[in-house]
Amino acid sequence: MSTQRGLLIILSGPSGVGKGTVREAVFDNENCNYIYSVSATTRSSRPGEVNGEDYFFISREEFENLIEKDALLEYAEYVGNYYGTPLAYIEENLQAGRDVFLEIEVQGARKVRERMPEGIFIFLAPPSFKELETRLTDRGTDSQAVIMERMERAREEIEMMKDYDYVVVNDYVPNAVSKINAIIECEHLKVERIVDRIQQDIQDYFVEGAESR
Ligand SMILES: Nc1ncnc2c1ncn2[C@@H]1O[C@H](COP(=O)(O)OP(=O)(O)OP(=O)(O)O)[C@@H](O)[C@H]1O
Ligand SMILES: Nc1nc2c(ncn2[C@@H]2O[C@H](COP(=O)(O)O)[C@@H](O)[C@H]2O)c(=O)[nH]1
Repeated sequence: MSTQRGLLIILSGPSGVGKGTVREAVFDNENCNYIYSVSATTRSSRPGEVNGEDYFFISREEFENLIEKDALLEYAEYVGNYYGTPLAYIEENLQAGRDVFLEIEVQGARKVRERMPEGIFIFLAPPSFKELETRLTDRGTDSQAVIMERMERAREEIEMMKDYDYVVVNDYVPNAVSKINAIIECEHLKVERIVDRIQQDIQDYFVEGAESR
């Protein structure tokens, strides 16, 4: 019997909502069964980041080569750097029946929707815009002007929420993680994912089983 294709899970949402924090918490759980898709980027590594684990840190020229070869499922330019999702790794794992998890910004998620509409699209939303601003400020990585730019962008990105399958409000990280795991568990229980296996079992019972009875 052929292996059931894995699920492609896309976690996205505005800058500062907590995508990276929530994704790390999902993968910190020892029972986590998903494969993380490591992105390629042209940005420099930050202290503590490991090449091949956090990102594949590559040059602009190498990245443009990947674009030319159509080796990326999607890519986006974000704050002056390229970020993209290597396609071959995803395909290989989905075909082997493994669930693959992407954490990407909103433009990239829109491109994945066009190319792989069967993905499960989860929009991570802030509890409030005031709280989003607080998170961006407290993170301490951006100037006030950049924060205001990100807030404006978040306003537009919230409009795209309607193109997603689920919205998870990131009020508290453990809550967001449980909701994401629950969504994926439910997706696995959908009739279309189970019906083929049951029909195969019936076929085995009546056709192959009859020969030995
Ligand atoms: N549920 C939460 N409650 C309070 N603070 C949070 C929560 N989730 C994340 N944060 C904090 O918000 C800040 C932004 O989180 P994070 O960097 O994970 O966001 P992001 O969506 O990945 O941002 P970007 O897209 O800019 O990389 C961090 O300082 C993080 O610790
Ligand atoms: N479209 C894509 N966006 C990606 C990808 N990998 C990460 N990201 C998003 O980029 C920003 C910035 O990340 P940072 O590590 O520099 O803070 C963040 O929103 C990530 O979710 C990707 O492959 N494609």
